[in-house]
Amino acid sequence: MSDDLKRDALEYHSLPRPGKLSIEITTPAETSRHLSLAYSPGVAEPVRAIAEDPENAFKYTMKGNLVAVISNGTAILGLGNLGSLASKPVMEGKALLFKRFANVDSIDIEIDSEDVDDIVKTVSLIAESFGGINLEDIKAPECFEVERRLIETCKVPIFHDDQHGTAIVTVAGMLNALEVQGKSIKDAKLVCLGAGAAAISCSRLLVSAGMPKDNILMIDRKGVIHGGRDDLNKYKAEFANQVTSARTLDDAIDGADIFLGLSGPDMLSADQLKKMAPNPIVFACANPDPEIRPELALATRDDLVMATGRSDYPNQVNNVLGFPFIFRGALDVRATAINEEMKLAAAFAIKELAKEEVLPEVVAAYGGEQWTFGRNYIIPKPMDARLLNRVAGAVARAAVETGVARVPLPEQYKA
Ligand SMILES: NC(=O)C1=CN([C@@H]2O[C@H](COP(=O)(O)OP(=O)(O)OC[C@H]3O[C@@H](n4cnc5c(N)ncnc54)[C@H](OP(=O)(O)O)[C@@H]3O)[C@@H](O)[C@H]2O)C=CC1
Ligand SMILES: CC(=O)C(=O)O
Ligand SMILES: [Mg+2]
Repeated sequence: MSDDLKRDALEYHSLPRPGKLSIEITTPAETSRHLSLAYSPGVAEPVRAIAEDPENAFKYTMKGNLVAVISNGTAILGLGNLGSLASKPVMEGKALLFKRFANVDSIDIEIDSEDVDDIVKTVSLIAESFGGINLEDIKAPECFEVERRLIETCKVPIFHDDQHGTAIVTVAGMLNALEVQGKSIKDAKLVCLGAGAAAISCSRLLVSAGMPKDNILMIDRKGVIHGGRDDLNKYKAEFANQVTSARTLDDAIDGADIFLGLSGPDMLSADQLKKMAPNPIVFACANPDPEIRPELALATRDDLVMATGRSDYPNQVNNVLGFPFIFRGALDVRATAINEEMKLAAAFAIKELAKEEVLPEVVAAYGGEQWTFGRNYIIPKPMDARLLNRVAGAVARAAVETGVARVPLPEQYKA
């Protein structure tokens, strides 16, 4: 990051007041009459109504449009474990994106503990106050256990964004990248650098979308995850490749069609990129610094599709394209869960939108550059206002079809 961008980022976060959002009042609160409705004595009426029937919380409180963004700061972007308080700018950022793109109200909650029991207890005790829970930047393998136990305990959707938001957007972009490069998901060989929350979940959803598991080589800090290793947790073991003789990234990348980076900065060298198959796909998704800089990758080869997690390069493969709209759809049908069908529906809705003409306001928001579906445009931009209805609608319809919706499909999604 340039010094200018660093300075501007700090200024952006400090002005006009510290942080990126605030809470606003939606009802009149100017007179004693208003106060006697908003607070004592009037507030007693919705209290009694909710005590009688918890569903009334959707009618009389902000619960139905409110998501908690919860982190413990153990995997803040690709910066690592920097503690719960340091994760707050990212969590406020997620809240900004929820509001900006899908008018979902959200509040960040940072839990100062790395203990799974602590996190599960804290979240399960507050979950009923929200329409949904977005877990964020909690490292693997703890994140899997936290999410599983919360899904079992809580009645509202629990969604670990680094797993599922990332997977949904990655699958959307990957299917399009494969099409652009003339490759098939059934044959393409994938190297996944990273074996944490995002990597495991992306690989699982790619398998659901048709990629044979044997075509995936997953790599952690100790090298390729293969059947001979006895140091694997059960999540990594799911991707232990039984046939490969590759042991390092250098071995694995030889002839690979796809590099999917969900690890950390500058881990893929130009020499390694040169060893990939013709027309390769490179998703260097670590934030803020990708596994290979696009300038270096594009200077090394001219036949690749290059994507990063960042807003300042073409092809932003980032969960921002997913979580605001996925929660919008789930909240609008009061879904009790965000299931596999809803995730795949979201992925296909995002994928399809990239085939349509880019709206003039999106072109303007990105400095006037024109795009059409192809190497530099495999996935829509977050500013594309059509994402809201398309993705939220796909998610809401899938929720209704799979029986996890608690209210009928809203009119706007019946198209
Ligand atoms: N673009 C997007 O939308 C998203 C991007 N990401 C990015 O993905 C990355 C991982 O995030 P997340 O899964 O949440 O974090 P986790 O902490 O759960 O996982 C990190 C993984 O990266 C691996 N890793 C770290 N350094 C190396 C290395 N030198 N060589 C090989 N593997 C390495 C770790 O290996 P080990 O298991 O051995 O410790 C671990 O498996 C971050 O950079 C994050 O910004 C995440 C979510 C969304
Ligand atoms: C984008 C995101 O969630 C991450 O990098 O962790
Ligand atoms: Mg994250």
